[in-house]
Amino acid sequence: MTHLLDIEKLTRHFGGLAAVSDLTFHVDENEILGIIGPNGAGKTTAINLVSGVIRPSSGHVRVAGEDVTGLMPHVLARKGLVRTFQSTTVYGERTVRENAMRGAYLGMYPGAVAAFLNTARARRLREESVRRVNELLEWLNLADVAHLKAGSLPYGHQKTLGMVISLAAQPRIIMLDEPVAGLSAEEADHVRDTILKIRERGITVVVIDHNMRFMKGLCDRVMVMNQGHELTTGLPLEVLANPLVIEAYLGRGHAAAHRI
Ligand SMILES: Nc1ncnc2c1ncn2[C@@H]1O[C@H](COP(=O)(O)OP(=O)(O)OP(=O)(O)O)[C@@H](O)[C@H]1O
Repeated sequence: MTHLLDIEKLTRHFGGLAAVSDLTFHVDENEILGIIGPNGAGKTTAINLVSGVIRPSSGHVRVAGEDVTGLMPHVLARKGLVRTFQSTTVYGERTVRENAMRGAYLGMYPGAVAAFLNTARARRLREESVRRVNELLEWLNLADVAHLKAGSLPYGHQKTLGMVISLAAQPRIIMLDEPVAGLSAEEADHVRDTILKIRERGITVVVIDHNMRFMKGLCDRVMVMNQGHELTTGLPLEVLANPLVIEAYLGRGHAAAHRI
C-alpha cells in the first residue's frame, strides 16, 4: 500500500555519530503523527532529512510514491511537503501579511516570482496568493492584526503565523517542530485546536513536541525515537504507558520523565 509519506531506512551520520539510523515509518493521508523522544534522540534530524534541510547518508523519502530523497526544501514545498522550525521563522520587522505572503511564493513554480512584475499570468498568481493569504489570516484569526509588525505579536500568535506561512504554500503535508515550546497551557491548547482545524482541511501533519499533554490531545499515532532509532509506534496512551518508553525518558533523568 502506498502511504502519503513513506520513510525507508533513513540514516544520517555526523562524523562518527549516527543521529538517525535505519529509521522507517509512514504517515497516511490526513493523519496526525507525533514524534517524541528524549533530547538528542534524532527527532529534529529526522524531519530535517525528510524536509530536505539536510541530505541523508542513505535511505529514502517518498511522497505519494514518488522518491523525493535529497530534494531541496523549496522543491519539496512544490511537491506538497513543508515544515516549520523550532524557533519561529517569522520576520519581526515585517508585517503579519508580508510574512504570510512569503509562504505563498514558496509554493510557486520557478519563474513565477521573476515574472511577478509584469505578465498577466503573474498578476493573476499574485491576486490568487493575496486572496489565499487573506483567507488564511481570517481563518486563523490573524486578519485584525495583519497590518502589524509580526514581532509585536504575542509569542503564541507568532507560532500561528508560522503555520500560516507554511499553509500559504498549499501543502499536503505539514511538519511542525516543537510548535508549543515556550507556550502557556492555554496557548498550547489554542495551537492544538489550530492544528486540528488544519487537519480538517485534509492536510496531513507530522509534529514533534516534548509536551505530552499537548501530544495526547492531538496525535492519532505517536512514534517514539531513541538514539536515532524508532523505539515504538502506536496510539498515544498505549505508547506513553509502554515501559520501554518510560525507561528511555528515565534514562535521561527524572525531569524528562515527569513530562510524560
Ligand atoms: N549538524 C550537526 N552536527 C553534528 N551533530 C549533530 C548535528 N545535528 C544534530 N546532531 C547530533 O545528533 C543527535 C540528534 O540531534 P537532534 O537535534 O536530531 O535530536 P532531537 O531528538 O531533536 O533533540 P531535542 O529534543 O533536544 O531537540 C544529537 O546527538 C545531536 O548532538
